[in-house]
Amino acid sequence: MVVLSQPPALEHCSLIKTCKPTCVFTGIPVIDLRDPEAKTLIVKACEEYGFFKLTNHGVPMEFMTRLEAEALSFFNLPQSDKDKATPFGYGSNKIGPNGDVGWIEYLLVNTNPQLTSLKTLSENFCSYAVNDYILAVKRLAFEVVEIMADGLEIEPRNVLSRLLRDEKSDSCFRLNHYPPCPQLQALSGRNLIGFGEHTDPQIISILRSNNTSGLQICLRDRTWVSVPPDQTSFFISVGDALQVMSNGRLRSVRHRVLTDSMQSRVSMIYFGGPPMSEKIVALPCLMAKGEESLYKEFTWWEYKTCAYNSRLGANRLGLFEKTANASL
Ligand SMILES: C=C1C[C@]23C[C@@]1(O)CC[C@H]2[C@@]12CC[C@H](O)[C@@](C)(C(=O)O1)[C@H]2[C@@H]3C(=O)O
Ligand SMILES: O=C(O)CCC(=O)C(=O)O
Ligand SMILES: [Fe+2]
Repeated sequence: MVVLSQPPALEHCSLIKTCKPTCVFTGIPVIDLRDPEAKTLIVKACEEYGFFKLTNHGVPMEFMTRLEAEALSFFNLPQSDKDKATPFGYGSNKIGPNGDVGWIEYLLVNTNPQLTSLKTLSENFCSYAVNDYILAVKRLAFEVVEIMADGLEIEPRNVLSRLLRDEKSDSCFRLNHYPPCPQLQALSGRNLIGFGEHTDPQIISILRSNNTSGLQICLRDRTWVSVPPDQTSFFISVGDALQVMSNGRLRSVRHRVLTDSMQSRVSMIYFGGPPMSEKIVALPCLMAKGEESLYKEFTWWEYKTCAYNSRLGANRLGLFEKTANASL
């Protein structure tokens, strides 16, 4: 069992009471990337849930297991060694700059090769496994958004993928480790927040985790459901930027992670974002005649700045709605 060398005091983390055990949801769309119907199924899943599971994705399992093993050997280092990696993206218990906390430690880096963070991380902590993995998952993200463009019948089909492929794309990569919390067993009916509820700000997020549960998504009727883990597949989430570019047709999914009392969870997520200067607006080819854009115009830099000035669970997009509906 993996335990944080300096576990955060439980009272500093958010305990939530769930009235009834959250149901394990069997309705999450499962899409085989090689299915000829994939383009239609992906659009349907992103409209209904903003979330789906992707199988037959072509990323070798060994890329995932190698990175998972390297991540665990890093997270198992003494706390004093991990703290030395703070300038390279290591963090624990605190999520973002505005007071959010969670039962988590992580490595968070920008994937832009022109920036040094990923290079430093791979040279010092995760060797080549992180580079192989990120390269493969980026290619997968490009393919998924191209198939999505086909399903939306928008042209050219690289209208979304060009933003992720751009050398200035502001994409990032995160390795999360949620240690188990055995004290939870004594607090029946209470759950510990590993990563509080939020939507991802970018265009698309590609998540892979080990076989430990914890991820939950919020359905349209606002009920929270648990996502059954599957270490061989990817879970894809629509981000806020894609919600805006599709003028609300595809919806960014609210999600969170609850801590397991006995098993540690390791997740690895690629967040595909546009270049900083990119204007995030509804794609004209997706707008019906006379349809009004739901959001004010903004650049990714403006949205990201707003995200980093907000609490994790804030309704950030609300600030940019034409009929403002903000709650920060
Ligand atoms: C509380 C925060 C953490 C976050 C930046 C923010 O101010 C609001 C958005 C958060 C989020 C959620 C998705 C990703 O994990 C993340 C890296 C991102 O781009 O936006 C995190 C940010 C973070 O952990 O720095
Ligand atoms: O760790 C997970 O499974 C999800 C984490 C998450 O939502 C995030 O890092 O944005
Ligand atoms: Fe997230």
